[in-house]
Amino acid sequence: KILFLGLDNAGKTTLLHMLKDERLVQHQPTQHPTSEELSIGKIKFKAFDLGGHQIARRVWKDYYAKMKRSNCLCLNDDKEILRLATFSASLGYSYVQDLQKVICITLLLLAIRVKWHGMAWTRVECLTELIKCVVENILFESEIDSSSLIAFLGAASCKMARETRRRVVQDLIYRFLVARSFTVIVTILKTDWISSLDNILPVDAVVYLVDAFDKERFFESKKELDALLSDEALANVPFLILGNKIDIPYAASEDELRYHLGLSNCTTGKGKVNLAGSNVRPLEVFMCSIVRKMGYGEGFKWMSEYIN
Ligand SMILES: Nc1nc2c(ncn2[C@@H]2O[C@H](COP(=O)(O)OP(=O)(O)OP(=O)(O)O)[C@@H](O)[C@H]2O)c(=O)[nH]1
Ligand SMILES: [Mg+2]
Repeated sequence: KILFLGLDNAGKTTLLHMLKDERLVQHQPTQHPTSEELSIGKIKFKAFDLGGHQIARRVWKDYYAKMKRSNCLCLNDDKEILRLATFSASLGYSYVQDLQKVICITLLLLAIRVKWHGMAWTRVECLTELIKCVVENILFESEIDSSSLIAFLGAASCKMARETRRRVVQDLIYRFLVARSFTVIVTILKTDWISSLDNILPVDAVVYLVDAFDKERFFESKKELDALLSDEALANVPFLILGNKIDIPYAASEDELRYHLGLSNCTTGKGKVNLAGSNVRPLEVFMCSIVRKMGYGEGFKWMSEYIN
C-alpha cells in the first residue's frame, strides 16, 4: 500500500496514470481518493491518490492512522450492548441513503472484537462462517488459544443489498445479545468515500510530490510534509520525495528543494543503503518530470529496496 501525497497540482494523478498505462492525461483536481493496482519492476502495489487540496488533506490521516482508542466504544454491560444494537440497526436502515451524501460512516461495524468467555468454538465458527459468507472482504485475525476473535467487517458489506445488510446486522446483534458475557469494541471510522479495508491496512511507503516550479508553495508543502514525517502512525515508513516538473525552466534544483523542505541533512542516500535494523526511516529526494517520463523511475527503484 503506497500513498501518493502532496499539495494540489503537484502531479499525483498524472503520475498515477503515467505509471498505470504510460499515458499523459490532463486531470481535474482530485476530489475523491482513488486507487490503482500497479507494478513497477518486482513490486506490485496498490497506490492511493488522495487529492491534495485543503479539504482532501483531511482524509490523508484516514489512510494511515492506526485505530485510536478514542474511536472505540467499549461495551461492558447490557445497557451498552443494547445501545449498540439500536445504533447499529439504525445504521443498517439508513445507510444506503447516507451513501449518496458521500460523507458518511462507511462501515457498519468496522471492527468487532469479541472476547468469548466460555463459548463453544462451534459458536465462534458459526459467526466466522456467517461473516465469511456475507462479507467478501474480511480481514481476520483470530487467536484461537486466547479465545479472542477480531473480525473486521469491510466496506464490501456496503455492496450487500439493503435487506441483506439489515439481516446481517440484526443477526450479529442477536448473536451478541445471546452471548452476553463478552466485551465488544466497535470502531466506526468516518471516511468520505466507499472504502474497503485498504485504509486501515498499514502503509508500506509514501510518495510525496512537490511542484518544483511553484516555489511560493514550498513552505506550505514543507508544513504538510513535516506533519506526515512526525506522525507516529507513519514512523519508519519510507518516504520518496519527488520534486516534479523539472521540465519547466527555472524549476528549483534538487539542492534548492532539499533546502526549502528542510531535508538538507536528513536524507538517507540514493545508493543501496542498508538501513535494516537501524530504526532510521528511508527518505530521499529525486527530481523528476512526469510529462517527460524522467526521474521518477529511479525514485521508485530506490523505494523498492525498502519495501518487503
Ligand atoms: N510541466 C509539467 N507539468 C506537470 C507535470 N506533471 C504534472 N503536471 C501538470 O500539473 C497539473 C496538476 O497535475 P495533477 O496530476 O492533476 O495534480 P495532483 O497532484 O493530482 O493535484 P490534486 O488532484 O489537486 O491534488 C496538471 O496540469 C499536469 O499536467 C510535469 O512533469 N511537468
Ligand atoms: Mg489529482
